[in-house]
Amino acid sequence: MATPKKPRTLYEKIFADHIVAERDDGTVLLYIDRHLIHEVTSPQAFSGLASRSLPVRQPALQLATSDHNVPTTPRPYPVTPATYLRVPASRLQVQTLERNVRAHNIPYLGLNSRRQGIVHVIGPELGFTLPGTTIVCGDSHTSTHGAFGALAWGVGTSEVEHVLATQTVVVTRWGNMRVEVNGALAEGVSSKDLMMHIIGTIGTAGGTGMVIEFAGPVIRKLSMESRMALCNMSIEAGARAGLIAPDETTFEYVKGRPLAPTGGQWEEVLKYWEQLYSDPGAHFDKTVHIDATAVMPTVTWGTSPEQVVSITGSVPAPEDFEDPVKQESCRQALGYMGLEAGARMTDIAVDKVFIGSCTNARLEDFRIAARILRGKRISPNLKLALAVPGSGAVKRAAEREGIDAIFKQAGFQWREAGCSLCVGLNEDALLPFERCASTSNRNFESRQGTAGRTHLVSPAVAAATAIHGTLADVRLETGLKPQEAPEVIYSSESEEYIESGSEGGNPEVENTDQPSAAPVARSAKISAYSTTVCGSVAIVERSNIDTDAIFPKQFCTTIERKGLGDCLFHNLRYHPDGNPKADFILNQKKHRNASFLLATGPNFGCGSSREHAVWALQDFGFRCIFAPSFADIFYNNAFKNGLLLVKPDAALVARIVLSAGLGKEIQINLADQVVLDESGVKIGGFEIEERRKKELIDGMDEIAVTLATIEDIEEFERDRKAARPWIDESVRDGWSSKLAKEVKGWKHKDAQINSLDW
Ligand SMILES: CC(C)[C@@](O)(CC(=O)O)C(=O)O
Ligand code: SF4
Repeated sequence: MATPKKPRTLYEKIFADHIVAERDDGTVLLYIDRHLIHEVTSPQAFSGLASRSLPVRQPALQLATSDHNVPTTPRPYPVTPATYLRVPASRLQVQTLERNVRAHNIPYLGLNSRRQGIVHVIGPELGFTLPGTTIVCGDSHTSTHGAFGALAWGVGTSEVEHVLATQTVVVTRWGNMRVEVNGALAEGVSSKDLMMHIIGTIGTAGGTGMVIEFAGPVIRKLSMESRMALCNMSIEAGARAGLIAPDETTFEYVKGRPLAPTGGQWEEVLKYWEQLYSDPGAHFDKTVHIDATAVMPTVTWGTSPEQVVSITGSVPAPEDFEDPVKQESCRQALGYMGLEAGARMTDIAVDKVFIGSCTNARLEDFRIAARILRGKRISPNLKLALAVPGSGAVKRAAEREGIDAIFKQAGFQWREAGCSLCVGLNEDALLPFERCASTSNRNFESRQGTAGRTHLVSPAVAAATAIHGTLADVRLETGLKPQEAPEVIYSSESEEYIESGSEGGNPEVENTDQPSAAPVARSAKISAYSTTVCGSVAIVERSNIDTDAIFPKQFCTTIERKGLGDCLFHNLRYHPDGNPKADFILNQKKHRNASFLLATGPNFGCGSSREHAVWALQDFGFRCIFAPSFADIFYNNAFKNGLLLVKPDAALVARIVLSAGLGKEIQINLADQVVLDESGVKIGGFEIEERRKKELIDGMDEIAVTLATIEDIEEFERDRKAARPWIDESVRDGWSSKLAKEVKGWKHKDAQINSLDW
C-alpha cells in the first residue's frame, strides 16, 4: 500500500515544483517563472551582468516597465524620455533601463505603450502573473501577485542580477503562516481596511520569515483586485510573501489575458491550478484568526503601517502602549505627524488626497471612489486631489466608464499611470509638513516628500476625505449606518488572535548545522570578513527603522552602487538647507567614522527592497549592524554585500551601550562569534547561521556558484517544459502574436515591445 502523502501547504506545493537543487548548506536553488523589472532597482544588476559579460538567460520570462520615475502629467505621444523626463537623474534611470532591455531583448512596456503602468498592476493585467508560478521583482510589493496563488516575493538588486543571469534565486525555506478571516466585511469596509487591521493586529514584523496564506470565507468572496490590495501589503506585515489559493474568481480573471494560456492548454492548466490549495491537515507554524465583522474603515495615525486606528477612533497616547519601545515609537510618530494624543481622527484636516499606487490604483478602486465623488466637490481646504491610475489599461477602462469625468468634476486631477505620490520619485511629492490621505502602502517619514505626513486609507475613505477636507468615515458619506462594533485597540501584538503551530521555530535559522558547501572558483567576491573589526558604536533609539529612513527615496534615482554614504539617513541627518542636524548621532565627531550601528528597537530595514540602504551603510563605513530583529529582504541584501547583521541578546546590548556611553570602541570577531571591549575582553557572544558566517569570512560570488552547476538548471528547464509547457509557451505566444499585433495597431508604435525573435 502506498504511504499517504504528507499534507502540504500551498506554499510548500509551489516551492516543491520549483526546486532546481537542494544545496548542502541548507539553501535551495529555486527556478523563477516570471521576473518583473523596473528602472529603479535594475541598473546596478545590469551593470553587474555587463561586467561579467553574461547574457540574460531567459529574456522571454522577463517583463520590464518604467513606472517609478515617470511624470504623470499629460503625455505628448510619441513620448521621448529625453524631453518628457525633466529631472536628469530620473531621465538617466529610464534611459538606462531602455538601453538594457534593448541590449538583452527583454519585453518592455515603456512610456509610449498604452499598457505602461506600475509593475504590479501590469503583470496581472497582461496575464504575465499566473497561478502556481514563481515571480520575483526587485520590489517588495511583488507580494501583490500572491493574490493569484503565485509564490511571489520582492528581492534586492543582487538577486535581480542572479535572476537575469540564471533564472533562479537562492533561498532558504520559509515558515507557513495562515491568516484566516471569518465573518463578513461590512459595507464601506474594503480589503485595504482589512489588511491594515491585520497589520495592526500582528505588527509590521508579524510575518517575518513567513509566507502568509490568507484564507477563510471572507477571502473567497473578495474580487481579484481586492485580493491584490490585500497581498500587496503582506510586506508591510513583514512577510516574505502573501498567498491566496486560486479559485473560480482567479481563473475567470486570468482567462483571455494576452499572456495567459489559451486553447487546449487552458484545460490542462486548470487541472494543475485546481490542485493549488493547502491540504487539510497541512501544518502551519502560526495561525491568526481575524473576525472581519470587527473591521471598520481603518487609517494610520503614525509613521509605521502598524500604527493604525479605526476611523471612529482617536490618536493614541504613548501610555496606551505597554511596551516601552512602542511608547517611544508613538512619541516619535506623534511629533513627526504633528498630532496631539486624543485628537479624533475625523478632526484631522488634510492638504492633499492621493488615489493611486500598486495597492489601490485598479479599476475597482476608481469605481468605488467615483461612486462617492459623483456630483460632489472636493473641500476648498485641499491643495491637491490626485488620481493616478495604475496602468494605461486602468486609465482607459475608467475613461470608458466616465469615471475620469466624475473625478475631474469633483476637482481631482486625473493623470497618466505611474507610482507617482506613493514615493514621489517623479514631480508629484508632498511639501514639508503637508498632510496627505493616501491609498498607498507606506506612511514612513518623508516617503511622500521630505517632512510630509501620510495617513494610509482605502480608496473609499480617500474619496470621502477629499469631500470633507478631514479624514472621513466613508460610511457616513454614503448614508450607511456604521456597524455597532466595539472599537479595536491596537496597543500591542494581540496574542488572543494568534495560535502557534506545534513545531513553530524561526524558519530562517533552521538547517544551521548543515555542513557548508565546498568553495567554488569565484570571480567577483564580496568583501571578506576575515579579521577582527574594531570601531565605535553609533546608537539609534528607534524601532522599525525602515529603508526609506536609511536611504531616502530622493536618492533612489541613482544608477550607481558606490559613493552613497552621504545619502545615509539623510533626512534625519541634515536640515532641508543641507546643514547637518547637530543632535543626530552620525553628526557627532566621535561617530563620523563609526563601524557599528546599534538599533535598540526591532525590525531594522523594514519596507522597501532598495539595496541602496546596504550600499549606503557600507559606504559610510559600517561593518556590522546590531538590532533585535531585521526585516527579511534587508537581511538578505546585507549578507549578499558582506555586511554583518547581529541580533544581540539583552546582556550584550547593555554591555555595548555601556562601552559606547564611556566613549569606548568595541571589536567583533566573526570567526569566534564574539564581541570584545576595546581592550579585548569578551563582552558577549552571538548566533549566526553557519552558511552566512562562512560566506562572509571566505567571500562569495553567488552567481559564479550557481553558474558552476548550470546543468542542474538546464535539466530543470527540460523537465519543466515537459511537465508544464504552458508556463513558457503562453508568454512566448502572447508576446510574438497577440501583443505584437496590438502594438502594430497602436499609432505610436516606435519600439515599445522589443522585436522579439523567438
Ligand atoms: C524602488 C522603490 C522606490 C520601491 O518601489 C521599492 C520597494 O518597495 O521594494 C519602494 O516602494 O520603496
Ligand atoms: S509601493 Fe509605490 S513606489 Fe513601490 S512599486 Fe508600489 S506604487 Fe511603486
